[in-house]
Amino acid sequence: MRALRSPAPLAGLLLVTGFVALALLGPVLWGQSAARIDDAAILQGHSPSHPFGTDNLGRDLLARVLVATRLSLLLAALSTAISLIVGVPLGVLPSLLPPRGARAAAGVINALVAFPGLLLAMFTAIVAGLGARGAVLGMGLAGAPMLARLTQTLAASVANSDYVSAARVLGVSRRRIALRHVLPNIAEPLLLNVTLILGGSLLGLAGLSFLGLGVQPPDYDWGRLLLEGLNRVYVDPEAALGPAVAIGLAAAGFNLLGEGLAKAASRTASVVRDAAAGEALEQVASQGVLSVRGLSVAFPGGAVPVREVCLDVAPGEIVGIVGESGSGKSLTALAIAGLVPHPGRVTGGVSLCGQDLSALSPRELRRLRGTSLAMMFQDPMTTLNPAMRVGAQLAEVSTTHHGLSRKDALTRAVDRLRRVSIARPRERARQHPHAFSGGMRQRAVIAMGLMGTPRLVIADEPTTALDVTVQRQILCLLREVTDETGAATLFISHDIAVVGELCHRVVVMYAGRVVEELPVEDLVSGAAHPYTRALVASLPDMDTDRSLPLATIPGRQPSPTEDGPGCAFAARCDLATERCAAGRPPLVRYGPERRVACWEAP
Ligand SMILES: Nc1ncnc2c1ncn2[C@@H]1O[C@H](COP(=O)(O)OP(=O)(O)OP(=O)(O)O)[C@@H](O)[C@H]1O
Repeated sequence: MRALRSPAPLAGLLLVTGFVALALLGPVLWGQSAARIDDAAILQGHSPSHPFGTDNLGRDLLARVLVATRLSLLLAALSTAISLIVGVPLGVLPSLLPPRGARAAAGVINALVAFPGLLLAMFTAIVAGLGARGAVLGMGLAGAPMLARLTQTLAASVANSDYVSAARVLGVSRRRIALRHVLPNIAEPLLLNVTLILGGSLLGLAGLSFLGLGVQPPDYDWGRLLLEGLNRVYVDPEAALGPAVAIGLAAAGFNLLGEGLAKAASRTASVVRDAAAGEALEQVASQGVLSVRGLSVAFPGGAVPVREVCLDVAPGEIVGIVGESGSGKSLTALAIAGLVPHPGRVTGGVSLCGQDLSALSPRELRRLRGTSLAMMFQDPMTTLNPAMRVGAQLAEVSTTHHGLSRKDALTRAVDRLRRVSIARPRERARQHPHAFSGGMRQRAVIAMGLMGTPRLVIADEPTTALDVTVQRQILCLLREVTDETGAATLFISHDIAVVGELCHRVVVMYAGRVVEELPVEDLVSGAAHPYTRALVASLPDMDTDRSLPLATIPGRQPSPTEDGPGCAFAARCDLATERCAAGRPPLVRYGPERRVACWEAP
């Protein structure tokens, strides 16, 4: 795991591993010396045979510190488990309940978070009875509100996703949404944060034992040993040193490891290059602006919406990606741009302007994206920050990446707004996005891409939200920009007619895979894949008999979790044979700029 290569998390991992080993072996190796009473060695300071001295029964303190590792870690683990059992369900509630219930649940979490945790732990420990059980319960309940808050935040990010909305619309029960849709998608960051919570519990439990509210004799954990050692700290300071160092090191270990893991989890999934894709990538990287090899996107739970996608886009070329809804078009674009949301895992090779993205540092990646990539989404409102003036947003690109002063960057922003035919650009630059119409917002997004020298434009259904006339203007503008700047453009659309007009080449996706690639001139009459032909046939034209129902493709596309051995389209295909059900056809070249994945292709 890349996060563990940095020094701090690595040190944390080593410490945690060491303490876990100690917890397992400590009582076995030093259990007897820790329990051996020696009347001749009562309350001794450090000596070669007792480096941390002895206690009031002459027992070796070093051995006791080592043996106490097991109980200290075990109690911390139990209290963390209680925090999880209470905190996670509480945290999921606000994203599942109807608005009023959600507000109440969020209010409860806020109130609990505001309550001092240690006070709650002490109160519970006293009420539940002095001893390890009360302390664990107290610390567990004290940690629950923070975990509930963390879960609430993570669940909120998932609760707005399309697939949770779709499950709601389909009438899936709240419990099932929580268990099947929300929890699996937040489990990873949640569990990684648990390491941090374990460190906190360890400290808290040691604190309770130190105050006499935790573990009681004859049992002992580090906190208890610290309490006993502190009674004689002025005479034999080393008696308190052993448990203090153990508590400090173990808590630091868990915190360093937890922070490293949590940081790694919060990043958007980056491209992980696998060796085969990487080699192929190096061979072709020099040819185009964009080279994609073996790109796959997987989500926990077995969903792989994008599978082994390979494509190239040359300078000045517009390549359309078409396919039914859910075929993986948008995720392919997001993976190329490095924007796949957590917990998506991207594998394969992506090269932009000859640079292998997986080999770049996060900083280099940000710079390359900021200067070479322009991204247009379906809803321009989500690309433009509603709280910032449009001019300032455009200018930000140049102050960040081109080293321009604010004034110069703003002048460039006004110029680019003019370039995309926005009337009165100086005045418009001072406005917020809500004052722009949908078409103007998409123009402003294109202008933002033009602040640098875009080498690649990714346009994900940029005109779907616009009316037909504005749609045409934006498509013309996109073509002009590509012609002028020589940028490569990846144009994603489910509208095959628009793709046919705008693009030079078409890539057809089905169930996460590229099934055909062909020049746009061949799309209508020269497609080789039955799916492409069915897509084209479902497009009405001037000769279509309006009195008849429009042609549709019967059946449904397999979901991202389904991946049988054969062709994914076989069940819907008129030409399918036994061979199609038995084996998946490879994507093979069958002419210049043409590839197809079909056993029955002519
Ligand atoms: N964050 C996610 N977690 C899990 N699955 C996801 C996530 N985002 C998308 N998917 C799934 O991946 C599949 C492909 O989605 P994608 O958005 O790429 O399809 P698309 O071809 O662009 O469809 P559309 O034309 O409707 O936008 C879908 O089944 C979708 O539910």
